[in-house]
Amino acid sequence: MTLTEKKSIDYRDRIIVALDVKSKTEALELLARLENQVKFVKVGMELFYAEGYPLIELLKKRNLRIFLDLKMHDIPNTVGRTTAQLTRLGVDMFNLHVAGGSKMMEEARNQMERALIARQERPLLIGVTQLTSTDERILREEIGIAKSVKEIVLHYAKLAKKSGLDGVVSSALEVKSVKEACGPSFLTVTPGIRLAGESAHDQKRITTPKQAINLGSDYLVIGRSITKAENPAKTFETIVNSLNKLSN
Ligand SMILES: O=C(O)c1cc(=O)[nH]c(=O)n1[C@@H]1O[C@H](COP(=O)(O)O)[C@@H](O)[C@H]1O
Repeated sequence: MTLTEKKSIDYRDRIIVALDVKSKTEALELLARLENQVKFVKVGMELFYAEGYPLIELLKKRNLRIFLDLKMHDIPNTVGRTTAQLTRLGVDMFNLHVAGGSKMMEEARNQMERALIARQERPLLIGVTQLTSTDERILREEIGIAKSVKEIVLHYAKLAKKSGLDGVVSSALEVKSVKEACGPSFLTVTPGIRLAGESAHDQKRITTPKQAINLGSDYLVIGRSITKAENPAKTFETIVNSLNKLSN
């Protein structure tokens, strides 16, 4: 079954909970509050820069799948060499900024292939397109890109596919056009998820979990809606159940 076929999917496997906390202690507290419900977690810059490799090993021992979100963006040689290190670390998914260009992405893909050890499952290499915290005004007035968000995301997605990446990070609002242009098996990982009526905080392009799935997202990255909830385990379970009802 391909990722985009919605039949009998357990959305527990498709929700990546962002462990946006500052220490191992806080990460473990959060996991305890999630009561072992979660299968896939995201470790970002804040937690990785504080705790590094030992934390990744600890999460792996707990059989959690790991998206290491370091959003690499540098010259091809540097990103390629770093990619080799992250491949050896044995995470399931990691990302880089498509804005670094095709040479950078190709080098990352090549170095990843070379760093793989026997029987190691290849991590998914995902390109960040246009951050979900940005909108048309920021794109035009601050960053100086005279395209719509949809156009730039699509442009980045096509370049990422051509450069050998497995998929992209975007908001769910752009998923349909990405899938149309890059094919159903090109993965879409979508943050900017909020429950109905919640504050968007620093996010600009948001959808609810149900909207994201209906728009074709493969993986939902959810942080504060779950981690700051009074009962994170219950909130996670409620979201999973509502999504599972859509497909089963
Ligand atoms: O690469 C990411 O994960 C990412 C890309 C993006 O465009 N927007 C975005 O919000 N993220 C990450 O997704 C998570 C969203 O968190 P919440 O806004 O709390 O749900 C954060 O950890 C962000 O770093």
